[in-house]
Amino acid sequence: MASLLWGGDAGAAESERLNSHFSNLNHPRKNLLGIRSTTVRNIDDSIDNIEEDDEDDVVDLAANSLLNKLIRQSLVESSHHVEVLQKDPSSPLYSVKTFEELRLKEDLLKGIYAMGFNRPSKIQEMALPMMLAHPPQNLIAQSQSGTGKTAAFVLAMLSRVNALELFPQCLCLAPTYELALQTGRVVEQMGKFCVDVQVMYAIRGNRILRGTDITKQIVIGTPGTVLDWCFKRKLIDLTKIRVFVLDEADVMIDTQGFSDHSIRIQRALPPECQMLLFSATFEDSVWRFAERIIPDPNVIKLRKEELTLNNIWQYYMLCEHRKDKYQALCNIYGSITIGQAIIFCQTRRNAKWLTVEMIQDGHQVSLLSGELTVEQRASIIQRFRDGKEKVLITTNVCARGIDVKQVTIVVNFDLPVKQGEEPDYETYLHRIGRTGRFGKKGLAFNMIEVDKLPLLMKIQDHFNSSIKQLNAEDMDEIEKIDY
Ligand SMILES: Nc1ncnc2c1ncn2[C@@H]1O[C@H](COP(=O)(O)OP(=O)(O)OP(=O)(O)O)[C@@H](O)[C@H]1O
Repeated sequence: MASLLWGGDAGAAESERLNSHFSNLNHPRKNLLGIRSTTVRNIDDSIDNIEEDDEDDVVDLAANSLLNKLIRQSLVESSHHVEVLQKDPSSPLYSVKTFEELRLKEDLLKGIYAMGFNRPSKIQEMALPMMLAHPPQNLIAQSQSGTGKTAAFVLAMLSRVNALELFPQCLCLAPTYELALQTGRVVEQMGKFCVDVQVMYAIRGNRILRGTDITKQIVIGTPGTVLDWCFKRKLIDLTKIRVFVLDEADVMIDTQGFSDHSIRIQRALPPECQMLLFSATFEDSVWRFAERIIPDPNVIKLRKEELTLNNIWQYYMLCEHRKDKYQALCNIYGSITIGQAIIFCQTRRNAKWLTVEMIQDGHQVSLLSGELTVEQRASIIQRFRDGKEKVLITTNVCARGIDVKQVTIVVNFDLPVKQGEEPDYETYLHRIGRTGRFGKKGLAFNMIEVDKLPLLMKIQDHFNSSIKQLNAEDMDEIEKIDY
């Protein structure tokens, strides 16, 4: 495939990329990426100076989604069966076990193998035959992040494109600039041998002169810019689109205005256009949106693997204040051999304070919190995965999604709570459920102020699992933990 072509000023677009959606996360003054070269004094200053650090870190769906993509190392496997709901239940249901069965163009097949894909993923087994069927069928597909959705629709777009026709034929909407670029990279890789197929980005900063003819066959963009290019600037003729993809629908509906933009675009597509929608989650709101935007859909769902607390030994230590909690943490470190640990704090301020304390005591620690850019977060997680740091201190921003197999210990330096001081059960499960995966045992320690004990008891009851008390000062007792 020809190199990715940017219709306008790629440099400007790239620089805007850095200041785009995630700019709210990107405060160079507060950048703690270089934590090991940052002096403790600097971190201290930032703790003293930043008022908003007392607030909880906000989870940003689009940022999390991008982070997941950046740190993902391979396909996420699932033990669940794919559930299929066909628009025409009387037509036979196909699934494929090999890519050859799909009778793809040779150049495309070469691209797939060059990416190291040997066989279709679970969702692809069912989704690909539907997506490549004649006549084209519409599809709503939901499966956890990392299960092969992007690869599936990229394959569908590349197989339907006519390289000899020089106008947009496939249109893919993504919720952010960065996510659009990620999808573009997959098109570039998979289409490496389809030399005449080109991609264009309808994203902020990619300026195109009025009257320019877009000759690229695949357009990937954010709803606002695509809307502008189609209706105001008349750069794309929607009546010629054959495949319309709405990616990350769950993130899309979370962003104000995007559902309406997407619906306006979809309404202008020709009736024979194939419409595909993908989402990692499927709450009612996503489902309602999906049904509005995809007529007569087939539906494919792959249930998410459930996290459990079965393999995890949970403990709590009663502490009076923050310094006490820290002492309890040191006692754990002094008593048991710890591979890698993740420590969760509720606020950025606490996370920074703890980082400083641990660094001062000679621990190799890194800090992951919400003011970092997604790229910085990905780099910290990668270093942690590589074992360069033994301890990752973080806030709720990374309670989900990070899958570090070697983590055996999770510490709740603060309990996860919702507004109104109710326990946040889901976050507790996501934090603790990260250890003890794949049949391994995990350990979880909760540092609890006396007044928070009722919250912990509620968590215990909710999960019907026992959380044992440990005496924070009794090193012998801690040493007896055999895991
Ligand atoms: N059939 C396959 N064989 C091997 N690896 C695959 C296959 N399909 C996809 N992958 C790889 O698995 C990873 C996840 O795939 P992909 O990005 O398509 O998942 P996704 O469901 O779209 O995730 P997200 O919702 O986060 O976008 C990628 O690294 C991709 O290259």
